Amino acid sequence: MPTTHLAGPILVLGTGLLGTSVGLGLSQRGLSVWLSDPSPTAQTVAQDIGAGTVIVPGKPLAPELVVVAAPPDVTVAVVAQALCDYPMSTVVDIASVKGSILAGVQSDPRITAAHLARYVGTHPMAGRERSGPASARSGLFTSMPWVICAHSGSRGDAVKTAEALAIDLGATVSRMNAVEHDDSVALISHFPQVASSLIASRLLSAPGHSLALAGNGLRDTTRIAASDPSLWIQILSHNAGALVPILRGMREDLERLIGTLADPTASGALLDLAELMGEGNAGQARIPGKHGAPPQAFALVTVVVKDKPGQVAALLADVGNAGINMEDLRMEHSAGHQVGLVDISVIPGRREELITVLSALGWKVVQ
Ligand SMILES: NC(=O)C1=CN([C@@H]2O[C@H](COP(=O)(O)OP(=O)(O)OC[C@H]3O[C@@H](n4cnc5c(N)ncnc54)[C@H](O)[C@@H]3O)[C@@H](O)[C@H]2O)C=CC1
Ligand SMILES: O=C(O)C(=O)Cc1ccc(O)cc1
Repeated sequence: MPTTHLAGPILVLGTGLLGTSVGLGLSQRGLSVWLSDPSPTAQTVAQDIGAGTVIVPGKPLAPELVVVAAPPDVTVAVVAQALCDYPMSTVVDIASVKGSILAGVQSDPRITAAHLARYVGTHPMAGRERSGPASARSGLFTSMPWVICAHSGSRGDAVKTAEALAIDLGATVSRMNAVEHDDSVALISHFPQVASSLIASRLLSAPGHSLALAGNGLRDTTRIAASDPSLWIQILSHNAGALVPILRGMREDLERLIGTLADPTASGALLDLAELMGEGNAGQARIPGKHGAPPQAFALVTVVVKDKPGQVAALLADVGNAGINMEDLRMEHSAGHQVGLVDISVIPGRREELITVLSALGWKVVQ
């Protein structure tokens, strides 16, 4: 059994995508996990796939840690109740917003300073655009940032327990206060979600022959538009104060762009466009690479694969056998064609070697 920083048991309240992923990850590390969800289906599915054991109502429990993984709208009530129900436990929540949750818990009439000392707000920066326990993954948090938002009244041992949860799930601990957190996620998570939804909503009236041409540019920019609306209504409304100034900035940029494109032959128009694209390049280059490493440009090797079962698996096996680490992988299918294109990202120094190996094995590498 792997060693853990938590001792357990851990009680997970809310067994959707996130709660079940937490339960799976901790159970796989040998920790004892209890589960509870107002939806009997959600908690049974979570138990059936190995995330822990559903608690028996009314049975006294003394968990080391309670993880509240409920939707943001009910998180304050669930955290406050857990602080009252489990007087020896650290209680953390994992909601995507932190300021409104902390303010809500602090102003609950049942909550004293002693209760608050055991509460730590947290936010794993990992998720999926699907909800529910069936989409859960034990490795969801591996190498992903997990923000720990201790407040001024958090007890040191409660903060340590919250950090132990993140570390045991393979995440990278990041510490900031609730305001810094909410400002950060407004920019790097909530704004991209809105932008993606706005782009995808433009497609509603697009003719089929236009959509048939869609490539990775559109897929990349609209992937998260498939996210669960009921969750995102809550996230966006809870963090509106931090999001609105960013959207106003975007509106200014859009107005400027529209003005420029309204007359692209006007003096200075092309320079304006070049500036816009240049600023985009510079902003994109600031996004850290995998595992928080500095941005790194990977080299691409594009391979043609036949559209039949087992082809991609065979290609990946050949890459693995060549001893070359694949940094990223993406596939592109063209509608109506019998082949797909697989883009394999590798460190630049191994690109030529991979092309040689794959070509020798009979793969068609696009040069
Ligand atoms: N989906 C994502 O990618 C991420 C979500 N989060 C946060 O994690 C939390 C959970 O989100 P998901 O797992 O994606 O949602 P989900 O919809 O998959 O699961 C939420 C679960 O909470 C349960 N629930 C509802 N009311 C409850 C209550 N009063 N007590 C206990 N459980 C209750 C629901 O029955 C459901 O099973 C949210 O606060 C969200 O902001 C954080 C990081 C990523
Ligand atoms: O899928 C992605 O890229 C995400 O960014 C997922 C995500 C959604 C909500 C969060 O609060 C944190 C992470």
